[in-house]
Amino acid sequence: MAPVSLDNPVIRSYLFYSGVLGLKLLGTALLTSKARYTRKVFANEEDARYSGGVVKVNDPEVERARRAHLNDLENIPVFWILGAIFVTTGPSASVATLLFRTYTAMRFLHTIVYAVKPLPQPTRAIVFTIPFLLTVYMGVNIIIHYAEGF
Ligand SMILES: N[C@@H](CCC(=O)N[C@@H](CS)C(=O)NCC(=O)O)C(=O)O
Repeated sequence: MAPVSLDNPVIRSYLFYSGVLGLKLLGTALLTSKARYTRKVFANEEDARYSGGVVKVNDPEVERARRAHLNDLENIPVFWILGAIFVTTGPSASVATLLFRTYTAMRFLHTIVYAVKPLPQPTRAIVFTIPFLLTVYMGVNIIIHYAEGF
């Protein structure tokens, strides 16, 4: 098994894509802010007063951006946790990097087809399912790898 060290390319790849996904998650939060300020609809009285808008909690565009953000929050932390354990199971650098890269690209696409340029289904379902299955793959590998020895 490759050493658990910062020189290990699998770990470097995991850390790189984890950082990208962290920034991506913050960016998705900003999509909600953008939708609020563009449409001048806010969740709180003080925000509406300060920005010259109205309180509205069911604006379709704002809610769409919020759901995209929530979906990231439901999925990306699972990648961070399972990915961190997965790298300790000794995957090959090429497989792990392909997995992390594909996961990251699909999560970007999910946000784009959900909140930036909505596309008809099953587009979003596909770009959701691929990274979902990649996290399942990591989880199953972790369980198989560590099933013995304790
Ligand atoms: N919390 C999700 C669980 C299932 C899920 O994540 N489905 C994907 C593919 S259809 C999705 O993009 N759901 C939309 C969403 O989370 O708002 C939901 O309510 O839909």
